[in-house]
Amino acid sequence: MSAERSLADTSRRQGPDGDDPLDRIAAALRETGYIVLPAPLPPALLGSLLRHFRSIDRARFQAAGIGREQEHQLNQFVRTDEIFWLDRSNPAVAAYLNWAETMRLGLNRRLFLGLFDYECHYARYDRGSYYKKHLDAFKGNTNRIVSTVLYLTPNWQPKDGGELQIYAPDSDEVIEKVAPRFGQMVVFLSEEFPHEVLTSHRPRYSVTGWFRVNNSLGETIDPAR
Ligand SMILES: O=C(O)CCC(=O)C(=O)O
Ligand SMILES: [Fe+2]
Repeated sequence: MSAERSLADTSRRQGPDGDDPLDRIAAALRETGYIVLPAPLPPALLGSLLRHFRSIDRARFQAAGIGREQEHQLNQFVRTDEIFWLDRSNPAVAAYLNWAETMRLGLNRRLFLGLFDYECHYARYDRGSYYKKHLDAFKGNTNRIVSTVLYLTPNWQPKDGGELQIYAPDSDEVIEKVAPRFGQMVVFLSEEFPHEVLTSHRPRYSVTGWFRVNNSLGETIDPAR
């Protein structure tokens, strides 16, 4: 079964009161603003993504930036991971993007978020890497609405560290510590939850992505010249 069908098929299999993953994700975003999904994707797709990740030459990863929408400002104090932006040229990534598209449509249908697209990158945290407490988006100044992180670190153990700590909105209170366990995913509202990647004691692999809205209406030429 293809990846994007797994979300759709699961929902079709279950009755109206059944456990449709998209219903669950939407309800969690509405009620608490985030959800941890232990294994939302087919194992075969996870394996293909990990193989692709590992096949990419280290030199092609770039030091990650910070600032508005993660623009170009490098600051080693804030984050030390390296990233690789993804597109459809790899079949595993294309399957993952199809799965994300099903999620985008499902969330729009349920929450009327007007999500317009999804952008994502691989991230590698080498031993000793971290990402200090931050928000992915600032209210009124962002396209990023929903953040996703899919973990691809095989055989993660608690001693490996690198957990994602999620804080309550506008707070220092830690409300969730997410293990970067292979196949686990976290989904949260980008503007609401400060979060932090604790120091990883071994190489840590992930796919980070954002569902975005299109704010460019004001500049659109309509009708076109
Ligand atoms: O990898 C994670 O757990 C979170 C990464 C993150 O916060 C980011 O890339 O903005
Ligand atoms: Fe983040």
